[in-house]
Amino acid sequence: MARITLRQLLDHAAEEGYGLPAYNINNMEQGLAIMEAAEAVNSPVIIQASRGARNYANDIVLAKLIDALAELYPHIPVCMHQDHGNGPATCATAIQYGFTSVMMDGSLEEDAKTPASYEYNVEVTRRVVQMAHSCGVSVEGELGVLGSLETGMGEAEDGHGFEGKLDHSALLTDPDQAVDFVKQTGVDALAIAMGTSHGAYKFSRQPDGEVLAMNVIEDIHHRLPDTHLVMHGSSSVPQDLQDIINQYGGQMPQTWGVPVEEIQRGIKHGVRKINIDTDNRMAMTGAIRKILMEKPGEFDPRAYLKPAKEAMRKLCQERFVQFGCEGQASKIRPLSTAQMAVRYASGELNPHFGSATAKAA
Ligand SMILES: O=C(CO)COP(=O)(O)O
Ligand SMILES: O=C[C@H](O)COP(=O)(O)O
Ligand SMILES: [Zn+2]
Ligand SMILES: [Zn+2]
Repeated sequence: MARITLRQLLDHAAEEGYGLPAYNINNMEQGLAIMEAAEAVNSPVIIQASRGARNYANDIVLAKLIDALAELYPHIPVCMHQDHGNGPATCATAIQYGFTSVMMDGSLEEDAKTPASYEYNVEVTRRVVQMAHSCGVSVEGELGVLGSLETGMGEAEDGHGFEGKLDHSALLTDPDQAVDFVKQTGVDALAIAMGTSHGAYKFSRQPDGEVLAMNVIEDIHHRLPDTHLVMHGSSSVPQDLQDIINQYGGQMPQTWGVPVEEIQRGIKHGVRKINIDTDNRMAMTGAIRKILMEKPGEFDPRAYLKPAKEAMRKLCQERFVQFGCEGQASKIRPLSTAQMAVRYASGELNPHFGSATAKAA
């Protein structure tokens, strides 16, 4: 079975110059959709589960589901990642259930609401890195708080995100601090804040550099050329999916997401992991609404879950191709977490700091 760590996968993506979508999972249909899409284009996979997903599906069900998916598609490397871990315990239990990667999101305190101090973030992330790396498991950290540069607001809608209003300095990752953070924590990947937020309501107009600060990515990449960058809140919220939902009885106000071209620009500047959940939620919901409106007598869940899965497969496959993942799966020979633990212990995976960093520091 081809489990892979995030680190090995993102190192490969950096070598080959592509980015990987990380899709959230809560149930079987989503898991099958992701794997069918990956199989169709020979792409490696990052599947991630939030704390909400682990509660919803139950850890045991989720762990066995991932085993089943990996067994069904033995030649597709699958990274199983904890999305937005809120503390060491969440990350440790994810590892117990076979996750090969964890996110320690220390940008917020353990309540997943209160913006944390820099010192807290460094300390808690460093602890998780020590624990996870000794198991051969990768760690993503986050510096800067996700939220809208238009309104200063976070996203309370999915239970993870600050409440209230923050100013720009908290909502944009400071490139100098990013260098220090990677040095002090040893994270494998760094999620940064530059104007994206979770959910469908990211921008009230087509975003430009004022509200989607891609220049921050370029600055950070310049200083940390070897660090894998992660874009959260990176659904594109496609117009056709908004239209389908609204055409079949939904009520989603007009909204804009992160344009795929901006993500492609990010991939040229060190972005290796792109988190996408909302687009898949919308694809499934649009398909389900359509069936239920068109066939009001239908009561077999398979009648709407099958088209929902198909709509998600189509979206996942599109993003794999757009981010350059096509054909990459068969180039990778996954190392076990035991092998990765040896590599971490040897120091060969410690962050490197190039000459650009030395100059900046
Ligand atoms: O960042 C995400 C999960 O961590 C998902 O972002 P979206 O809500 O834009 O899909
Ligand atoms: O982090 C945001 C993802 O979209 C997961 O959302 P969730 O916490 O509702 O599962
Ligand atoms: Zn966060
Ligand atoms: Zn996120």
